[in-house]
Formats: sequence, structure tokens, C-alpha cells
Amino acid sequence: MSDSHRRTLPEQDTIFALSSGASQKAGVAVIRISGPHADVVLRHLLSAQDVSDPDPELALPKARMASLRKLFGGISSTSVDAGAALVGNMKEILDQALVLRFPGPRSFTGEDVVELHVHGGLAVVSAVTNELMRLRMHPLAIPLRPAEKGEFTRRAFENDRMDLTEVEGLADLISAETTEQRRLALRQMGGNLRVLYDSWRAQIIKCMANVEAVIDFGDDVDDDALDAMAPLLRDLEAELSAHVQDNRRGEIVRSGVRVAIVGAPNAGKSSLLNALAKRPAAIVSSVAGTTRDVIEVHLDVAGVAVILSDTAGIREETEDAIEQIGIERAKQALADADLVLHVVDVRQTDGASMRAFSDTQSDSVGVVTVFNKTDLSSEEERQVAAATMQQLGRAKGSELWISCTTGAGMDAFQSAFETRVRELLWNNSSGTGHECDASPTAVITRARHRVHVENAIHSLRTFIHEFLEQNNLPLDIATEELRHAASELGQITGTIHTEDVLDIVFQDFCIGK
Ligand SMILES: Nc1nc2c(ncn2[C@@H]2O[C@H](COP(=O)(O)OP(=O)(O)OP(=O)(O)O)[C@@H](O)[C@H]2O)c(=O)[nH]1
Ligand SMILES: [K+]
Ligand SMILES: [Mg+2]
Repeated sequence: MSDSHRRTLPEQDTIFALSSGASQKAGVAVIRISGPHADVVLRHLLSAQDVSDPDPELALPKARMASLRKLFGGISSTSVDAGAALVGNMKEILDQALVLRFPGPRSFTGEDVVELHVHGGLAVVSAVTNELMRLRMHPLAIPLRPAEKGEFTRRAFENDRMDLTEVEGLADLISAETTEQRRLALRQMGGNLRVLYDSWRAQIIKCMANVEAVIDFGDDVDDDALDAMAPLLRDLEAELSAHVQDNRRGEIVRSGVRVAIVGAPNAGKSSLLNALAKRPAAIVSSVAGTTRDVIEVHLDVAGVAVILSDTAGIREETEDAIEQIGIERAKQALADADLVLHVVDVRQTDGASMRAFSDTQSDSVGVVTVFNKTDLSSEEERQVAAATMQQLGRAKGSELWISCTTGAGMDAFQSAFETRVRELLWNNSSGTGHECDASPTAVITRARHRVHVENAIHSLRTFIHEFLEQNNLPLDIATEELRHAASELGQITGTIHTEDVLDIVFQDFCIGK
């Protein structure tokens, strides 16, 4: 583990990759080249002659200015003469491309970067990338090779263009599927977590320096210096503690709100899942016990990613071993859920299964009661159902009434569902209801961050309690606690890192990023 990730790196290979989506044909494809030989490579591509040393006078585009240029490539043996690897000095035009140069360090990676915006046809992209491969085999043997997954971003990190939280933000932005995931990722990529953790770390390091000064002065311990530090560290400890008490908001936005549909067999759980998913994702039938496995669909609910799971109907008595396994899985989905939709056949609100469910549910989870099959119910049955809300310990009037068959009540259900999902994330004591939209509050987005912040809190508390308050620890050992707290925060941003952690973080990336 090094205290700084600024390492003296051996001369880097120049790398290239298709940075735009690799799937189908597209209007434009972007091929990115990064490394010390980026300009040399570009010179070869712009040169009409296949010479080992292209005309040094050949004008490269100005830095950061788009320039329309012809790209040239050697005519391969297959296309002209099967015998020769390359036919004389012949080159052909590969494409007319928009070329951009970003000389380092003012580039994404911090190295010299060239971007080729070529036409997005598969043949164009492969002609240009083949030419890059050929240059690698060229007599000059330019150290050029295809980039590995996340290698551009890794270089950006190694060249101090981004810290680890910004790298993670970028990975999240690339995989963001909903509005809130995009907002969260964009703020993190913009450095809101870096700024926060860096400033906390700096304050701890400052305290450490003060303590070390006291140690250096030996017996003349300057109590004033230590006294001045106490409120500062207490505030810091309070700030870090508030930071982790966030209802896992960021992590939930990032990974998706887990919503479980549960209830008695045949209540209409799978019908509700299909209605919300707008496709027949789960089998619906009149046979009680149809659903066995947990069926998950991913939804975008008012900009929030939701993982909705349909589960086996929970009932006490079943002979069927497979159904029993399904019920166990349903209970697990219930335990994992951030929000529960309890579907009840409005005509059957006195069943034991309803009570069985209310016994298994966890208190901390929000439960929405959904009375289904209103199209089949009498007024009296609806009144009985409404009266059961109290028995279940749920707020009177909070129930929703739907018919999956006729669609009655589905609009009201949808908007209540959206409200509940958003409330779950932003209606806590510190929230304003739309905190995630408007404020740049830095929230923890990964378990990795949480572990380090919790470790830092632990060390700060030990220092405050054992040293400042109880005087149980000698000064030099107490200082270790501060050092540890600073180190934990440094590990979040990657100021301090191990290769293992980097490998894990960069695993999330695709080729070309
Ligand atoms: N009339 C009417 N029938 C419904 C409604 N919702 C569901 N059904 C019917 O009720 C039966 C059970 O529906 P499912 O969606 O399979 O119920 P489930 O809760 O998933 O059942 P299991 O998976 O067996 O626990 C099916 O025949 C549905 O067509 C509704 O609102 N009105
Ligand atoms: K069923
Ligand atoms: Mg079902």
C-alpha cells in the first residue's frame, strides 16, 4: 500500500479502443487512442504514403479543434496479392473522419489522446482498428495495443485526473438506467464525495500534526493544543456519523429499490406484477400455488430504479415440497425488501394466511396493502376488508383498491406506488422530499465507502473516548487511531490503495472506457 498513487510508471504502451457502443452499426463511432505515441500513430493514419517515417511537416489538427481528415491504411495482402504482406507503399483511404487531439495532461487520461470520429459502419471501424493493429507490427514497432477493460479510466486515475469515487461515479453513469441513477452518478463523478472525504481527511491530518508536535516537545505537554482539538474532533465524529445514517439512500438509488409482492395464493400477485411490468412476465392462472420461484422485473418508477419481485403465495398448509421451497423464497424476498406490496383478494380478508403474513413481516419495512379483485366484490366485502386494516396494524385509509382484470384503480395505484418509492428515499428526517434532485448532498453509494467511513468513525471515537476523555492511552498510541481514521478515508478516494481494490473497481468498466 502506498501513501500516494503517483508512481513513476514505465513508459506506457499507447492504447486504443472503440469507445462508442460496439454493438450495431451507427452514424458515428469514436475510436480513442491514448499514450505517448498517440500523435505518431495519428501521423501514420493521416499520411497517404506507407513510409516508416511520415512527413514530420504533415500538419496535425490543432489541440482540441475538430478537423475533417482522410485516414489512410495499408492495402492488406488479402485484397491485392495473397503473397505479399503489404504491397509497396500503397495505401488506401479508410474513411473521412473528424479528428481531435487532446495533448496531455489536459485530456481524459492525462496522456496524449487522439479521438477519431469515424463513420459507424462495422467495416469502417474494423478497417481503422486493423490499421492500428498493423502499425503495431510495423517495422517501427510502435508500442500500440488494444486497451483492456477500463484502461483509459485507470490511466486517468493513475495520472491524478480522477479519484476513486469519481471513477466509480463514471462507471455508474455509464450503467445508469434511470433519472435518479444518472443524477447520483453525475454528482459523484463531479467530485462531491472526493471533496467531502478529502476535507475530513485533511482535518484529521491537521490534528495529527498537532498531536505529533506535542509528542516532540516531550514533557512540556501543551494541554491547550489538545483542548483546542477536542471540539473539532467531536464535530468531525458527529459529521461522519450523520453521513452513515442515511437510510442507505444512495446505495438503494444506485442498486434499485427492492419491492416484493407478497400475499396469499391466488390473490393476484402475478397479475399485478404483469400489470406493472406491462408484459406477461409471470404465469397467471386460477390454480393456487402457480408461482414458485421469485420472478424479478426491473422498472423505472418515476425516475427511480425498482426491482420488483413476484413471489409464491404464502400459506401455512401445503403438501407440495416445491411450493414449500417457493414459500421459503417468498419469505426471503420479504426479508430483503425495502417496500412490500401485500396483495389481498378483497373477498378473503379473514384468512389465516393474511395473519401469517403480518406475523412474518419486518417492522422496518413499509407495507402497502393492495385489495385486488374489486370487480368481483360486494360493497359489504369491501367494508369488511377496510375494517381489517386496523387489525393488521396498518394506517386506516392507506389501502389501495384495484382490479387487475378491469384495470380499475390502477392509475391511483401507480401514483401512490411512485409516491411511496420516492418517500422511501427522500422523506427521512433530514430530507426535504426532493433532496436528491436539488441538493448536491454527498451520499454513500457503495458498501465499500460505508465500511471505510464506519472504520474511521470507530477510530475517532476511540481517540476521543480513550484519550481525550479517559486519558487511558499514551499519546503515541492514541495518535495511531487518528492515523488509522485518515487512512480509512484515504482508501475511499484511492489516495491510499492496493492493486486488489483497483482491480475490483475497474472490473465494472467496459472496453473503451
Ligand atoms: N376477476 C378478477 N380476477 C383476477 C383479478 N386479478 C387476478 N385475477 C385472477 O385470479 C387468478 C389468480 O391470479 P394470479 O395472478 O395467478 O394470482 P397469484 O397471487 O399470483 O397466485 P399464486 O402465484 O398461485 O399465488 C387468475 O385466474 C387471475 O386471472 C382481478 O382483479 N379480477
Ligand atoms: K394463481
Ligand atoms: Mg403468482
